[in-house]
Amino acid sequence: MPPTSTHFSIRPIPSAGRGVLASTPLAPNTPLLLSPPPAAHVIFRQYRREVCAHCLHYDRGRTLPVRDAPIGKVFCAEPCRAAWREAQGPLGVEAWTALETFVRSRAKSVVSTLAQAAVGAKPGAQAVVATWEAAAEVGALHARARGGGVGAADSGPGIKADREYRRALHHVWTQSVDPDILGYLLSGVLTAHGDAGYWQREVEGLAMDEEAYKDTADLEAHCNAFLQLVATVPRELVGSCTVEVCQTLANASSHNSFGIRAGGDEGEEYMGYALYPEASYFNHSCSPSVRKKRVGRQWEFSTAREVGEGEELCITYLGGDEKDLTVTQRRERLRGVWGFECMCERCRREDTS
Ligand SMILES: C[S@@+](CC[C@H](N)C(=O)[O-])C[C@H]1O[C@@H](n2cnc3c(N)ncnc32)[C@H](O)[C@@H]1O
Repeated sequence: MPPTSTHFSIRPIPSAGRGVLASTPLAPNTPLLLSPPPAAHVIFRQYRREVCAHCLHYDRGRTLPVRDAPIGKVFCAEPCRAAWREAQGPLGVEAWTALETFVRSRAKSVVSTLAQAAVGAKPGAQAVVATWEAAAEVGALHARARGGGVGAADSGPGIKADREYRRALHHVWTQSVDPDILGYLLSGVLTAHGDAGYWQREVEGLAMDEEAYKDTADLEAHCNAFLQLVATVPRELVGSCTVEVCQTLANASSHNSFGIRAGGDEGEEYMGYALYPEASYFNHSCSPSVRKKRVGRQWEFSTAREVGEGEELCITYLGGDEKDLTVTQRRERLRGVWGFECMCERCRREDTS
């Protein structure tokens, strides 16, 4: 459900889905929105010792002082660790511990692919559906076996008799392990499990990308991660670890995720990304009227200049680079990274083709 405010409303925008329109004239620096913490997020494994798992603080590449080895995370201070554990609850802590144990047990097969460039073409919608359908079949075997009282990691005599299941299990244990995809999916599964109403209202209503994977390996890595999660998470979570939840996470993050960067917003280091449903209604403009700033786990949005009633409130997806680029360069960048043709007022004005 889109956020509500006396300052703006969410309305359809020609050629850009929905967008945020000013309900009244707004002075510069008017606070517009403070987003709640993300519905799902990942800090890339290479930054796991440098970024606080709770407040996302980064100290110029220094290793942070509070390490919580069983869950594989670090914190800038003890209160952050305590707040993280409280927010996750016992089930969340158990799930992260199980995931970290799994990743460590497969250390030789770990590959982090989310920040890598694409190799080959994006798989089309049909390939996406077919690959997830195949994963769903194997996932159902896992879920049935685990729901029946036998964990994937502790297969008992009943399971041993099930050849199909053993083949599926073998598949899971022999694929490579992408801790970043696993972590992103687990964070979303925990959100969906913790508050199904929020998930339905806020996450499922976002703009979705049915062709969300950068290449075929990325699609397969997501399906493998889903299967590895079904086999790894505590039994209580298996029912929420579904193809639907994992696909929603992938499809929503393609259009809506915010980069977690060193300097809060426009820093050089790309350390991860996060899904903030409430903050996902701002369209892009190459002449943005809204400034965004990450403060810890939240995003603050405020007007960057005077905005007239009925004017669209837009942020930049180009992190400030739009100032120095031509209309062709800007459109190319947005097409390449975000997959849309920029229809902002500035691009339409400068487009002479
Ligand atoms: C974060 S969402 C913004 C909200 C979205 N319009 C909606 O209906 O939910 C990003 C998506 O909005 C659309 N969009 C944002 N800015 C745009 C622009 N300047 N021109 C065309 N489409 C845009 C693109 O489809 C993009 O992938």
